Amino acid sequence: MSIEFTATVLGSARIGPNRELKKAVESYWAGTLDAAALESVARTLRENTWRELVAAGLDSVPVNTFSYYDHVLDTAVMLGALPERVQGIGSELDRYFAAARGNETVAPLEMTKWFDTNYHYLVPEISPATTFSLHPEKVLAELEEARALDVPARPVVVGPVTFLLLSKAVGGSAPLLDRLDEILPLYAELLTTLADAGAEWVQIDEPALVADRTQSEIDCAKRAYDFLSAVSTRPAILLASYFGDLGAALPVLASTGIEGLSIDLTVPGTVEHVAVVPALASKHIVAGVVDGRNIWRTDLDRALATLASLMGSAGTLAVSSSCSLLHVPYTLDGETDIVDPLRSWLAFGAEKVAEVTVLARALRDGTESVSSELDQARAALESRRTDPRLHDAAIRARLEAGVSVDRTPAEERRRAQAVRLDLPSLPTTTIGSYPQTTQIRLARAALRTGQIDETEYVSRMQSEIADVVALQEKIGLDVLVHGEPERNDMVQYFAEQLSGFAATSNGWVQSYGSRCVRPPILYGDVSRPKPMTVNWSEYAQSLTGKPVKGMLTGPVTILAWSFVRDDRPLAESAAQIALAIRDETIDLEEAGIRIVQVDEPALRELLPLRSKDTAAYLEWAVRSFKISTSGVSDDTQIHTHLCYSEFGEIIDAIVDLDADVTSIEAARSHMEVLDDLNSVGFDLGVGPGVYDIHSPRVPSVDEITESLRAALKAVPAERLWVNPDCGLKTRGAAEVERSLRNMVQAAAALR
Ligand SMILES: CN1c2c(nc(N)[nH]c2=O)NC[C@@H]1CNc1ccc(C(=O)N[C@@H](CCC(=O)N[C@@H](CCC(=O)N[C@@H](CCC(=O)O)C(=O)O)C(=O)O)C(=O)O)cc1
Ligand SMILES: N[C@@H](CCS)C(=O)O
Ligand SMILES: [Zn+2]
Repeated sequence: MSIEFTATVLGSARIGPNRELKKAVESYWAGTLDAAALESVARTLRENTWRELVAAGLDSVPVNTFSYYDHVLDTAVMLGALPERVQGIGSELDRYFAAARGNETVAPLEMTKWFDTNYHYLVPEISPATTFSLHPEKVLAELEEARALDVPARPVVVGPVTFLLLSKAVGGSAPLLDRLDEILPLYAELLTTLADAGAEWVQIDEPALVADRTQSEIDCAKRAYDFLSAVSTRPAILLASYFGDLGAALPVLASTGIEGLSIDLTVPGTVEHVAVVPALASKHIVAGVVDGRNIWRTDLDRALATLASLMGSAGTLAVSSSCSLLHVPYTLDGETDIVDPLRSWLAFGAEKVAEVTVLARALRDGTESVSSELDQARAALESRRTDPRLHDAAIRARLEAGVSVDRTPAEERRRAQAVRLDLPSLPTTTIGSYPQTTQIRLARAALRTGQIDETEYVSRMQSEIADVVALQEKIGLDVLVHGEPERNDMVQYFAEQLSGFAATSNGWVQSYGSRCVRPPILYGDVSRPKPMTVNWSEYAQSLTGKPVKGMLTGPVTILAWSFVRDDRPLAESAAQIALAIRDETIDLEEAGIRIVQVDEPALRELLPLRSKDTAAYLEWAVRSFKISTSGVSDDTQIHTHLCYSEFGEIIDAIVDLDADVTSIEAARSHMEVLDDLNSVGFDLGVGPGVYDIHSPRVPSVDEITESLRAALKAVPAERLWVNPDCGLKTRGAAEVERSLRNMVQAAAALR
């Protein structure tokens, strides 16, 4: 019989409290750190993480949650499912990184959103030729490492159903769940191996089961867990669900022989569902009452009430975070700029672990044993509820009075803009950012530490802008950008200037691979004290006769990449942010900017996991974009930019945005998006990305010409724009110049 644990989290951050892993991995890629030194950094990070979790009082600690790049890629490695094209690469580590990032000769795996979070995983490719085989070395090594330190380790793996549902079938593969029977024996073998290595529990993550699933997919999940629970020598199985409600899959999973199930209790409705599944009475329920993906301090009284209501329905109960702590920063320690009362409202990773242990103690020893923690939580909650910054009467009045989102019909706008802009056919442009060089980042760091003053910083950024404008003129682009050097991040930059948001100084969260973001905290009503981008755009425009695009981030994306309020609907915050962006577009127009781009790369990302919630989301998302963009005159051209997603499900919403020009990621999906747009009658300007900016490879003129020819089959030349897939901030200066020259040459030849 397994020993039930009482306090855990479903996973932890791995990039390092000071981004140690990011720095080590990037040094390894640059050739300045060897593999042994990289492994030593990794081992220290793992050990520190485990020791902290044990010291905080967890009695079951997730392991194998470390990753050099991505845990889905790790699962592909574990199942012997790396694509053929990387197999020839000698070292295991380099093979792994080649699959993740590509190199001069090998294309990387595609990257996409991990459910509705801002984490991105690599999409495994499964072809008819893929022969799965088990490679448990990583999970075994981490288990052994942890056990050697006396850590009560619980290995975590991505489950077979989620793995196949998240993978991509290539080369004419049948639906991937048809391959379930090929990988189930490998998972069975893994379970036995882990049990032999001393694991009492294994956590198998199946978040894909909280989204809409067909009956046959749910049947597959049943088959998988009937099969795995029948393995004779194995650890107890904790099936982990998170990010949503299991719905119809809940009773099905409960009917299998698994011992434990984690439930995301931050999702409305899940508590009630647990109560009506009798089979859960024999299971260990891991109650995700501490929100693992937002940063608000937990309402401990409410969490205790939730736990109490589960008592009758669960066999045994453990307290947990709702999901892995991968999605929140490490700790509030060191966030000296975040002061009370805001600070008292927050809990980052370490503080959440402490909340889990307080709740577990309350269950074990009674609430009196944690009375002072409960009092502190109550006081913080009350101070948050009554803070005046949460309610700005002026903003609310403005929205209640109604904002017109009507624009003149697109054809009339097009005519007005053609006169004002006088662009050639197939106009060339870029998406906004140019390389964020070390020089730029160091200037910002120097401003932060007071080594340089604001005047010096502005002059350095202006010099970067001047260089970028000169470069674009030299290359011959038609619509220029200022290059966004002043932006630490396309969301944080705006949040730092809007009232109602707080920024962190070290609240790093992994976005993909070694890339991190510091999501701002939206805690109050939003307003714009003063223009945010006008000076930079105006300066760039003063250097050239060509049009310079103003560059803004849209309200949905600002919300998607922030920690959002949990006391008000997202739709309301979106409308407030939209008003601020609207005012900015009007100020840009007044400053002589003729084109304004409002980026919404996260439009698809916030799409709810359940289709019943889709229409309501798209309605407020589109409306907030239109609030942002409908304040300008007909001859000011509105662009938007969408990336990082499959757009099929939101294609109608893209039409509804009514942006004069939409630049959209297409290089990796081979222009299919244009056919999708045509199928819903989209007839505005469109710039399907003609090359993939995620890889350092420089596309040849021929390749780009081919992309453009493919685009011209779907879109008439009058509507077609020529641009890369996304911003260039992560690329090197030399490759950017060569790529853009080739792009401009391809467009010129086609004209
Ligand atoms: C477009 N994407 C974005 C998402 N989310 C966002 N919030 N922002 C995005 O742009 N989600 C989807 C995608 C994900 N893609 C990316 C792409 C690139 C990055 C990235 O490059 N992140 C940077 C950090 C950016 C930043 O905040 N920079 C700051 C601080 C820089 C820094 O580390 N400074 C050093 C000193 C200087 C030095 O040594 O270089 C320091 O403070 O120690 C800034 O520019 O001021 C990254 O490095 O990971 C993220 C998501
Ligand atoms: N304007 C932004 C969009 C990224 S999605 C950029 O160019 O980086
Ligand atoms: Zn983009």
